[in-house]
Amino acid sequence: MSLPAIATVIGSGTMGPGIAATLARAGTQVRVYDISDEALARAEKSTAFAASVLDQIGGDSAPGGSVSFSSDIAVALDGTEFVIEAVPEKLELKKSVLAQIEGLVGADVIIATNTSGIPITTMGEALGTPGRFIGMHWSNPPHLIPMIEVIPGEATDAAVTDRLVEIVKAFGYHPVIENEIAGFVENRVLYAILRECVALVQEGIVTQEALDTCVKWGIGYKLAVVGPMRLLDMAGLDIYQSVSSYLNKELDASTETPSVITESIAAGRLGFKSGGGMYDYAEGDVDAKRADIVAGLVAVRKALSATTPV
Ligand SMILES: NC(=O)C1=CN([C@@H]2O[C@H](COP(=O)(O)OP(=O)(O)OC[C@H]3O[C@@H](n4cnc5c(N)ncnc54)[C@H](O)[C@@H]3O)[C@@H](O)[C@H]2O)C=CC1
Ligand SMILES: Cc1ncc(C=O)c(C(=O)O)c1O
Repeated sequence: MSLPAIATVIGSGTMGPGIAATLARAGTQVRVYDISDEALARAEKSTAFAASVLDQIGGDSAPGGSVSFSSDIAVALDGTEFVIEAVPEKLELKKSVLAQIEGLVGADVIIATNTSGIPITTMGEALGTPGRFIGMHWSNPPHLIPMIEVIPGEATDAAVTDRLVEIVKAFGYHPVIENEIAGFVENRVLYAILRECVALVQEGIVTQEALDTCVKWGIGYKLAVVGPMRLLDMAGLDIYQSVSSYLNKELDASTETPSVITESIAAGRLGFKSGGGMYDYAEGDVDAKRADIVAGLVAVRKALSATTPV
């Protein structure tokens, strides 16, 4: 199982640095490109931080890996074997970036996208050679969550899917191959959970602190160890039938983004990145919370590696 010798990450915001650090630890020379010099400067720091977190997890660090940063896309793509696009989740932007990439790389270079759920076939329309294009959906934080959704579009060559699965396994992550569907699998499940959670808080059924306690120590902890399909076996399918027969029709089914979210965004409250969102954060609180989350994820990942994969 071999990794590409050289790979390029396009877009160095929340996701790019952790992706770069993960591939570099496995021995790949990673080039990171962004249109923003500020983003590149921040990414240098967050890539170094992600590398230090990977040291805490332990495991092998392959020789030869490195990360370099460039504001010149031609430099970042020169000689690359594998490209991961991680620019903002806007279809037209992604299409124009993909076309730009295609014009600068060799015909055999795989182009993957980290889109959270835009159909791959739709994005692939931007390319003259969509057979090389595939979804590679990392979960945040990408250097800590060892699962990647692999989503071929209608035009993706089977050999490209096989190669991506090989690459994902080569850096020690679990590849999950899926048929194409909007939102893919992980975000369909996550957004079903988030829709219900936000509705319960917005309707005043529960405070957000109580909701977070309930999910973290209840289903969150349990689902980290037992997947939903096996949880059904653990609970009993008859119980699921009884409860779902009265509960499913009560669950939130709204199709719009809830007002508590749109109003926060309008007020400039985006979460950690703006210093406030669902919660308020005083000076230093965001860094402390991030450190707490990283420590928890490192500990849980170590514990889970001693259990069966499914
Ligand atoms: N944030 C998350 O939790 C996750 C995000 N994703 C997906 O990954 C992708 C990136 O997401 P984030 O890293 O959160 O976005 P972000 O907004 O934090 O970072 C995007 C970066 O792309 C750069 N950029 C914008 N236009 C560009 C261009 N033309 N060429 C090169 N760089 C450009 C921006 O300067 C920025 O640094 C999106 O498709 C998102 O849906 C996937 C999994 C998790
Ligand atoms: C809220 C939210 N939306 C999308 C994604 C990934 O595409 C994530 C994540 O990976 O954690 C997320 O939390």
